[in-house]
Amino acid sequence: MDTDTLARIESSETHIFKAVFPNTTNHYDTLFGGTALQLMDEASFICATRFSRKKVVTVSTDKIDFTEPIPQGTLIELVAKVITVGNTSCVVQVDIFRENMYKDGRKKAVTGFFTFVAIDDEKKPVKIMYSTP
Ligand SMILES: CC(=O)SCCNC(=O)CCNC(=O)[C@H](O)C(C)(C)COP(=O)(O)OP(=O)(O)OC[C@H]1O[C@@H](n2cnc3c(N)ncnc32)[C@H](O)[C@@H]1OP(=O)(O)O
Repeated sequence: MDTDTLARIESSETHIFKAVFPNTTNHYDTLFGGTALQLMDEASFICATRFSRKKVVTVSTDKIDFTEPIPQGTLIELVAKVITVGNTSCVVQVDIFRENMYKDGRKKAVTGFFTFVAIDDEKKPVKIMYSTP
């Protein structure tokens, strides 16, 4: 990858923090999977938009691994970063880290991959790389 692309990847890395309150949990008192997916979709969309500064749509979601439960009353951080850049598309990796509110340290709990395509006003694919208007 060229230095311009690497710089855009670095500057578009997106971080979102949330508190896991009862309205987001399931009957096991852990973060509901559907809520996690919605948050990941939003974080990856913001990341792809900041990377390209173009209209983007989700064309595909890849394997999503839920490796640790996220209990109610914890904090989570979503980290979204572009990992692959194509002609009109890019792949964004999103990790969710969980943190105890009252102890230092954190653990990765969920990882997923989302592919976005940049589109024009006619909804046709266009180059994903930002170009000065
Ligand atoms: C943010 C949101 O909420 S978006 C809402 C949900 N998403 C949508 O509604 C999108 C609906 N889909 C579409 O409109 C169309 O499929 C489009 C515009 C995304 C793509 O149109 P197509 O004519 O299929 O595009 P085309 O075949 O030229 O592929 C475009 C790029 O997408 C990639 N692509 C297409 N399908 C897939 C797929 N299933 N998985 C991964 N990449 C894919 C191609 O490899 C290509 O990448 P590249 O240019 O970097 O090599």
